[in-house]
Amino acid sequence: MMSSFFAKQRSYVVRRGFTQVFSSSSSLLQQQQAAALRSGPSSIRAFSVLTEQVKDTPTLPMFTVGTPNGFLPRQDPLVELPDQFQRLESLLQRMPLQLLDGQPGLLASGQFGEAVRDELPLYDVDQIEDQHLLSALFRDYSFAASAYLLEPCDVLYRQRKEYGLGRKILPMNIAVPLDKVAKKIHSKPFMEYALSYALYNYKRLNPLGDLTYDNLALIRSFAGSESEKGFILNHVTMVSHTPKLVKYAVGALDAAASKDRARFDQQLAGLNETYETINNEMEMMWSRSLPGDYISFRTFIMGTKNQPMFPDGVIYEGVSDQPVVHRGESGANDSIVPLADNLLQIPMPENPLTVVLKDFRSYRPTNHREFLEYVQDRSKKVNLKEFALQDPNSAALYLSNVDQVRAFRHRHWNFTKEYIIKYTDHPVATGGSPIVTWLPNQLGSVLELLDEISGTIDREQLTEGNKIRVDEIGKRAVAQKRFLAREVEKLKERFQNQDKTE
Ligand code: HEM
Repeated sequence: MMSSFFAKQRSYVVRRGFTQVFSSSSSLLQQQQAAALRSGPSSIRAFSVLTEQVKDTPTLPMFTVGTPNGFLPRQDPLVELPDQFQRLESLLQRMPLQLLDGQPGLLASGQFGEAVRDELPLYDVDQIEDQHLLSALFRDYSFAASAYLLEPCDVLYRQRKEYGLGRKILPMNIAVPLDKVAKKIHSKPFMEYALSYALYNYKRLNPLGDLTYDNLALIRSFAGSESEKGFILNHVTMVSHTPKLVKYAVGALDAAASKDRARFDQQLAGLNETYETINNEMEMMWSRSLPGDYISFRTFIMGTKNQPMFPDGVIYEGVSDQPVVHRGESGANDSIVPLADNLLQIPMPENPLTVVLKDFRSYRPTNHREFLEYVQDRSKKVNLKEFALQDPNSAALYLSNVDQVRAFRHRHWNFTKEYIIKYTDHPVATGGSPIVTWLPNQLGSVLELLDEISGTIDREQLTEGNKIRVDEIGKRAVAQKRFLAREVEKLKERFQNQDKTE
């Protein structure tokens, strides 16, 4: 285990442009060796964060956490495949239900599967090592795989509002290269939120312009509608603010480690402001992607795990005779909220729904996962929560950050009711989680924590502004907790079997 960890890290971790976020005077590699060799709760693995944009390093994974890029790729995605993959490029351009010129595409008439069988060669990807191209190939083969497997479900859903069954066999001209490319980028061979659908699927209209909504377009799509574009790109614009999240999270850990109260408060204030900006951006979803349209494009982002359309899983022809299952694309694989959960040490109940939350966390770029694990371990080591709660004004800032997580999860639960539950009785979401109990599991825990902590902060020592803030947060949490519990009980009457998580 140790040797594979080093093999993975050695190729890119010690180089210009990285800052190690582990306080010690020894070299980074020595620290990693020491950390891997030590055991027990006091040893944590070192982690390096990119501190400048790195473009000329073809072997460095596209998703490498950094202060220039946050959780976005370190370089904008490759938009078009090179000529050697021209047939795949052509299929994907002709695939969407509605093409750029308004004409119906292959999926509209249910002809994508046939076109894949007739036109797509079994491309050789063995020699490709360039991460920019590998990531684009992963995105494109995973789009082709999901379109192929779910095409019959989409056709049926448009006719009868039922999904029926998906295709059971992924043909080798998709399965083999998808599996190989996935291995090369250390991913599962299925559509994923960061690596394909959302965070590796945008292009800047003006290459020199910012990552603002008006300057962005999609590279690949299933539906080709404005609402699909708005849904995907709203994730991108939110994640475009994550460079600051990374900076403040690392800053808060360092300040807690050195017990520097003033610096710690500054970092928590910066973190809070950034989460607020992200939440404001999230609010734009309502106008960029209309609630009534979501069901029309989400069929293609469903997974094969815990989904009635794939009762026996899927066989990847030419890869293995054994069927496999994967969770579908989901914002649950985004790193904004898990970062807060881990940094602020937000407790989750021990139950099967929390097991699903942890499973979701394995569906993400390796470097994101390692960063989140690092934050979790280091936060525990420096007792970040305890340090925050030792001082009433730091505690108020801590509480404000947890309240931003509440705002996110509360709005998000509203999205789920307005975009999904209003329109369908399908019992599970795209990622395979139970539709009416899973999100409230996490939202409920956050409300519980707010209620608990707001009650323990000594009001006498708070600044006037913090006093108002703490009171407001505490009262709102109590009211929302009561309302949520009633709401979920009612919804469970309509959605049976919500306790089934696998
Ligand atoms: C119309 C908009 C949205 C809808 C209908 C929606 C729906 C859902 C659903 C149903 C889940 C449950 C997991 C599953 O897929 O099985 C989920 C999870 C999640 N989504 Fe979204 N989502 C939306 C937008 C977003 C956005 C913009 C983000 C931002 C990055 C996001 C981040 C998340 C996160 C972090 C989770 C895990 C929740 C948690 O940890 O409590 N979602 N989403």
